[in-house]
Amino acid sequence: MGDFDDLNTRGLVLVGCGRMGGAMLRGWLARGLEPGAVTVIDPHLAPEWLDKGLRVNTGLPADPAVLVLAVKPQMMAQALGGVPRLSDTLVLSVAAGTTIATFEAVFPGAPIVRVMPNTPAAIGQGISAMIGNGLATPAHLDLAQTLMGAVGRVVRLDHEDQMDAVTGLSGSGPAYVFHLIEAMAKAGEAQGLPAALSLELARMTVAGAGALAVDADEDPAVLRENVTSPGGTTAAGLRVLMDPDTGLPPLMARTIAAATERGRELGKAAQ
Ligand SMILES: NC(=O)C1=CN([C@@H]2O[C@H](COP(=O)(O)OP(=O)(O)OC[C@H]3O[C@@H](n4cnc5c(N)ncnc54)[C@H](O)[C@@H]3O)[C@@H](O)[C@H]2O)C=CC1
Ligand SMILES: O=C(O)[C@@H]1CCC=N1
Repeated sequence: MGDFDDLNTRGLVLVGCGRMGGAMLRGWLARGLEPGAVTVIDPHLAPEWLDKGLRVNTGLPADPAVLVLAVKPQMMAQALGGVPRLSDTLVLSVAAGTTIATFEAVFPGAPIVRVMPNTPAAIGQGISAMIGNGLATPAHLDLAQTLMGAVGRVVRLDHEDQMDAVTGLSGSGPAYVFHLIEAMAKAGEAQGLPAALSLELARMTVAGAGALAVDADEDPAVLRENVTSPGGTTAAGLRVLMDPDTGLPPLMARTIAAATERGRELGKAAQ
């Protein structure tokens, strides 16, 4: 039995196939979800999805295994209005902010799992945090784990109120890392490197360091020390980057606090 057998039999419905829905769908299809088992509901579906054998903007299967909600929190109420009531379907939302209670009001009696993934899911390198409601059985959580595990690692949360901080850290985090690449490349240019070379050096440095941070037994702090020769170049750079007042730690703290707070606001607006 393959991981996706139940999904391939009963079907998966994806409401919202934009950047995040598309990233997950790309990962699922690459890992064995059959296109014919997927119903995509999205009024503005990108043309790249039209020739993949998916069921697009058509009637829902009678009893899909899972309904994945990947529309913007602000569009959620409107999107849910078009979904018929389902009997034995797991509702899985990836929306920032929107709480389990909001979905329970729309789908009374349904098992609901709230997940925060990130876009490296498209290449199987995502990380998702998830938590279910009281009606989500171990089997439902396993199904959610199968889906999200197919596109990266999965961690389970103890409390739903951890979800906004998760969103601010790992949900939004890829954007911070892409900006780090942009900033490093610009800084290299400022030191006289050609733009293309500088971008390549920045991109591969972040990719290689990220892979090493995952692969190595040591803490990131030890890996950092391994790069740092006493009196050398890295120490000079880190004196600037690690400054407790003007360096990365206070900047990253403010960044993740702002993103976390926005998640809380989105949750309140949806209630
Ligand atoms: N982009 C990211 O990195 C992440 C996004 N998320 C969450 O994923 C959700 C989607 O975000 P993105 O993919 O970035 O947005 P997006 O704007 O790229 O995609 C949303 C999709 O929903 C579609 N849509 C709009 N109204 C609809 C309706 N009534 N019915 C069906 N589809 C409808 C749009 O046409 C669009 O394709 C959000 O709730 C966001 O919080 C979660 C983790 C990471
Ligand atoms: O920016 C957002 O609201 C979504 C949630 C996490 C990443 N993107």
